[in-house]
Amino acid sequence: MLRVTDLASGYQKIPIIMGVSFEVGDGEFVGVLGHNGMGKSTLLKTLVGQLPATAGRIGFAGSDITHAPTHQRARRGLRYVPQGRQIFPGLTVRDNLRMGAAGAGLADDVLDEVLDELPRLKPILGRAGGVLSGGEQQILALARCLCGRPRMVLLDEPTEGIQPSIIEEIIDILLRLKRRSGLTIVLVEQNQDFIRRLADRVLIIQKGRITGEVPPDHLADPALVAEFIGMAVT
Ligand SMILES: Nc1ncnc2c1ncn2[C@@H]1O[C@H](COP(=O)(O)OP(=O)(O)OP(=O)(O)O)[C@@H](O)[C@H]1O
Repeated sequence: MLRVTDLASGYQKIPIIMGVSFEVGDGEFVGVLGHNGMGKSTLLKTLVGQLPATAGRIGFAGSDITHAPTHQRARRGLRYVPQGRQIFPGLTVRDNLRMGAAGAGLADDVLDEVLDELPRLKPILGRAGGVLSGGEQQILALARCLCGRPRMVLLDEPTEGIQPSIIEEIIDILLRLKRRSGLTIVLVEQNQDFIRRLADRVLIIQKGRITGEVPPDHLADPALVAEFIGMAVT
């Protein structure tokens, strides 16, 4: 579904992503693990078109989208849940979800489908997005993305600043989505346990390059993590 070849991008003249290549199959859940500042967010921003690719190619569902504008990528089904969520704080939960549907040209009926997947939002539909807890905002951001009926979701560090009980809830939600809807997901994270429990495959990103791939099980073994990934165990 996604084929990234020799992709490069960065900020002004500073190169950050340097020759990244990987593929994601239909229905796969791929994790990208890396420390702070290794280029995880920059990679996702380039995939969704918020940053231009300076070299390489992005193929999505059979089309070359390397230079397609963000809204066109979203219409094709490639959607992004950014780090920090970026929900609309002054809008209610329901209106945030409506924005997700409207952005994809869909009617409000899709809200019921999404709320059945994420029932935790039902009692707080009338609450302003800005007063929700960090975990609730993360779930709302995911729900808003799902209201656009994506084919592939790019998730940027969903556990950042979230309390452990809600992290468990997010794991359950994502496992359910994977099982029931066959959604294709790329998750970038530095939380090894989270990525291990969700991903089918884990790519390692270091200084803007994919430096390897590890089976998720290996992330439970501190010696393997240290040897193959060069990361401290979290
Ligand atoms: N808007 C920007 N302008 C210039 N440099 C930037 C900008 N955003 C990020 N960078 C730099 O690009 C590099 C990669 O940042 P990026 O946010 O992609 O890393 P990350 O792996 O997602 O890290 P984190 O886990 O901290 O979010 C860092 O050195 C960062 O300082």
